[in-house]
Amino acid sequence: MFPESHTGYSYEDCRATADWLLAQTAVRPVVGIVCGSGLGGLADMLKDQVVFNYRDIPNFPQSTVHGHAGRLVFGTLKGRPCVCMQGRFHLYEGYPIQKITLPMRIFKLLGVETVILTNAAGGLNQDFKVGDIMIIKDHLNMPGFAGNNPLIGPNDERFGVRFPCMSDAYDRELQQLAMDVGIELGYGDFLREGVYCVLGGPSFETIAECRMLHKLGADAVGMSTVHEVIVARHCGMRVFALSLITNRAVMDYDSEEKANHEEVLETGKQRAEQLERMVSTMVTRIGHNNYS
Ligand SMILES: O=P(O)(O)O[C@H]1O[C@H](CO)[C@@H](O)[C@H]1O
Ligand SMILES: Nc1nc2[nH]cnc2c(=O)[nH]1
Repeated sequence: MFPESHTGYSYEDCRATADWLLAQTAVRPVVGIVCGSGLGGLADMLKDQVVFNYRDIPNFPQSTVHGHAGRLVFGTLKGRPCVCMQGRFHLYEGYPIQKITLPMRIFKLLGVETVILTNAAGGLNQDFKVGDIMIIKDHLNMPGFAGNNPLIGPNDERFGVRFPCMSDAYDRELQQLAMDVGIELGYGDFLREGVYCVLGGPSFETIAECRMLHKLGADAVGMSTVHEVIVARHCGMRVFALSLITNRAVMDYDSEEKANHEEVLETGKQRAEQLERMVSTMVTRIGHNNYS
């Protein structure tokens, strides 16, 4: 039932993990949240928490990155039942891509309808500043171009179709909701929208790579989110994602700037409160008015 898999997990394996969790909490989450690097404070917003360490959850990988606590937190956000990943998994940690994205299928089987993903990213768009919040409207899946897509392998129709559409990956109503909420909260000056590009990492980009990605249409670059989005959309959940621009990608050979994880975590700390307010307000409004 809980195999040592290094590739994918079957529908039954995912069901077993979801049932294991459901047996230990009365919370029936409708919203799932994924915290990016340094953004784990989002989980602290949940009330009446039931917390599981990843190491105790059957089939779950372990978090290995500083700034990713490795806890699955159930609770309510202004009355709405939610589940929150305090720490996500990345390709560069050495996990197969199907393992990185396993939590999305668990979310689905827990009853989650909407997934909100956050990440820390480097700003390629020259108008972006450190501390900007970018609503993701689309993505470039570089590992996917090289044949590393989480849906590779046999397709189980109980999750979704063989060839899922990705032109509507990022829900347009939720993007509008985020924009409305951000403006209302007074965040207009640092609210952006754009295209997120995922790379494998863990090395940060060279100057030539940043220039190329910018030319290709990317506004921000990171090492996560896209794989989760593909699996979440495959199994029919609505997706909203945002990037916190934690550093500016180095585009110029005269620049002395150097990307580093400490700066990423530090920017996360500085914007944590605003991000939490934006996400929690969004959660209370999902399912109301036009945002059904
Ligand atoms: O995407 P999240 O998990 O926020 O983390 C981002 O920050 C780390 C680099 O500092 C990388 O893991 C990158 O993907
Ligand atoms: N690849 C990549 N990931 C990041 N995560 C946070 N900042 C960056 C960055 O500049 N590049």
